[in-house]
Amino acid sequence: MSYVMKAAAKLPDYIVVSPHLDSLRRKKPYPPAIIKALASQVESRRVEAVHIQCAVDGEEVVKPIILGISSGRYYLDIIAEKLGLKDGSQVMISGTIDGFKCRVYAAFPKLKSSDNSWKSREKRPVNESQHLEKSRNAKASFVSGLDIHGDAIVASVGYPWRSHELEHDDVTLKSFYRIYCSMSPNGIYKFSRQVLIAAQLPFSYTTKSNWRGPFPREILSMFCRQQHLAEPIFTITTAPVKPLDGILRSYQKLKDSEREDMRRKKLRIPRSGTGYRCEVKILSKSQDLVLDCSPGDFYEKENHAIQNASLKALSWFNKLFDGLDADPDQPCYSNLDLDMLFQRSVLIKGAFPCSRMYEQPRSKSRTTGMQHERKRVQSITDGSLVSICYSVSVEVDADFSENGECLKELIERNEEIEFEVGNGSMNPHLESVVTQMSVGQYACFVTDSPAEGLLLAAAPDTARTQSLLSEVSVGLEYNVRLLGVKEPTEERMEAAFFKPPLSKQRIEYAMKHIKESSASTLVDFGCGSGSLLASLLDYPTSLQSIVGVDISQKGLSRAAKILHLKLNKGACNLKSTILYDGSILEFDSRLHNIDVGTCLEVIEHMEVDQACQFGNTVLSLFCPKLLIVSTPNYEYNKILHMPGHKSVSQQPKFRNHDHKFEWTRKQFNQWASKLAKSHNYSVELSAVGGSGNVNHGFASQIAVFRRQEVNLVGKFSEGSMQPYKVAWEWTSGNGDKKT
Ligand SMILES: C[S@@+](CC[C@H](N)C(=O)[O-])C[C@H]1O[C@@H](n2cnc3c(N)ncnc32)[C@H](O)[C@@H]1O
Ligand SMILES: [Mg+2]
Repeated sequence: MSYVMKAAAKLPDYIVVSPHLDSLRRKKPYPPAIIKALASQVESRRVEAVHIQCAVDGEEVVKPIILGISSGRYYLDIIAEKLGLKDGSQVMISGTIDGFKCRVYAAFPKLKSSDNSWKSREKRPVNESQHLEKSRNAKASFVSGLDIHGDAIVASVGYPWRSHELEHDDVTLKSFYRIYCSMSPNGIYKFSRQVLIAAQLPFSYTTKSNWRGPFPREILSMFCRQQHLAEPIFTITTAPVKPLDGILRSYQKLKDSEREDMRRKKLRIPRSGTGYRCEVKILSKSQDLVLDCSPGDFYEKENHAIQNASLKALSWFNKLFDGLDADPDQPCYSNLDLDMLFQRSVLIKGAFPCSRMYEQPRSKSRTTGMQHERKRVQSITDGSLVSICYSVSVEVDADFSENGECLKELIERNEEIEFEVGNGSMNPHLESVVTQMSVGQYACFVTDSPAEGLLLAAAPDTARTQSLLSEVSVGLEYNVRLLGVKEPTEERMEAAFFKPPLSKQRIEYAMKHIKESSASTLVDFGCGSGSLLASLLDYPTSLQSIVGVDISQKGLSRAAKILHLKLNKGACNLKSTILYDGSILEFDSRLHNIDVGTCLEVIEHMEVDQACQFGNTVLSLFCPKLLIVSTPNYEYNKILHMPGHKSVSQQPKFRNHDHKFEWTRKQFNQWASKLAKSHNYSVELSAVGGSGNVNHGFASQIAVFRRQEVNLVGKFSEGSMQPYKVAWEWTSGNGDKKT
């Protein structure tokens, strides 16, 4: 302002500076022709706008207001009159609210004419700044980004650039609240999903496939644009290849329960040392640092690191000025967790006028088919995807309504919507109720009178909803049905719980035995996508020929792809690699008398009798010198599914919906011992994954069979039984061929 005033003082022929130094005026009035031209264009109209009245010691009152625009009257004078100001020259006009056509109109803050008046608020006399604070219009300041004191009007009316035509649009109460609510990261997320009451910005990014709505990185960009900040800057660092051994070891020493606790908080092991880390910096347009967020966690994928860092930055901004959904019992992060640096000097916009959205569920909550208690017994695992059908209504209790009837108004409903459990993407009340339900169950519960803003933004009928909200005892009634649950995949669980991932631990275990055996031929029974075969190419071994067998076309083609890449890249001793399409329940004489057979996590995908059949076939017909078989240990599941080992239906939970069975250590032991005995093999039982606590053992159990007799060769003539089809083949010197 001081520069403007100085500049104005240099143009005495055009501009008059008032003696109080608080306004500027044109010296010569506008020519009548201009005034006439402008006035004659205006058609009389009633324009809807919103009046934000500043209440002393309280929240502002937001009311609809009509601006009677007509010829002969300058529209700003009409707004000035509504604001109780002398004329349009006293009205301060905000820029257009980002993404919407409207502006905020309010009085210029009254300033003293002393020299200090143009300087920052801190320098003003204390009593004056206190006075200003009292009359501060938090809602208007929030949406406009200006420091507004006293009443304000939000309207969409004015002359577009270089146009003589007055344009206007209605700003309803609902549209005002939609603007108001969409200005925080949480709001951006809610509006992008079109789910205002039931959804909220998650506090962690787990997998891409479970994420619903725009990705955190996109939301962060949207938010920065909305707040007139520069685009976020991401810096990726990769960790040293060596894992932080000490940390890993101490982690392994933790009790399973403690580890589960850690997992629940983060869904991954903190700072394990390999992978990607991402730092995000937010700068203002003038390059001042606003936020430096550098979470310490490492992620296996670069994208995960970026999305998680974005999410942390968003959560921080949310905490700063979104009171909408703040649930005092469920804090998302402490500043310590967030590892970030914040420059208070460049604080963006005013603090959000806090209003808590989610109140505690009322004690008289009604549930059908279930008891709602404070202590929750969660039966649905974190990381599951639940799909629900719900409705939310504002309800006035019959005892309190004027005519003794229960009054209700629908706010939001959804026939089917999916959420991930445990990452904060669902309204906490819905989540806590839904995760205690079983599929098909229905529940109804009531929470205390909620904050108005979000409800009015969501409600189809704003006027009626507002009138109900003004009643003495209003509650929010939720009706919800659980339509379905998708458990987290076995693969994800294995990666989340174990470092290195369980699948890798199994492969490493097999590799050790393969190397020790000095084998030259190997068959991987049920090779799937070829993870074991591909790992064999990473190290020099004595192997000459490796074979994979599977019935899954998808698995085989993935395996072919990865083997093709690796074989054509590096030197290895191998002479041939073949993938067969076939069932391992059938014998193929080409694979008779091999050195090593592996069968990792396959038998549980068959019926128990087939698993026994496979055992007999492999040891009596294929006759490998060494056979390694792994399968899940059922007893370990209680560690993996901490919240509810059994589902509500009391069906035992398996790690994967495709598993036909999962054995306890005793069952596996019996199967392996009996099998070994009847085919003259020795067997050694082993395991990987976890700490091996006596109560539940390790996550994966492994049996290593060794052939005792040697006299087998020549039992089957070539070509006698060859049911397998070659799916893909590679021979040294000739490259690969597909069939
Ligand atoms: C969980 S995957 C394990 C894949 C691989 N062994 C690994 O550890 O990554 C189980 C595999 O067994 C295969 N499978 C199941 N029954 C089979 C059968 N009768 N014959 C061959 N493969 C079978 C499936 O197609 C699937 O690829
Ligand atoms: Mg399996």
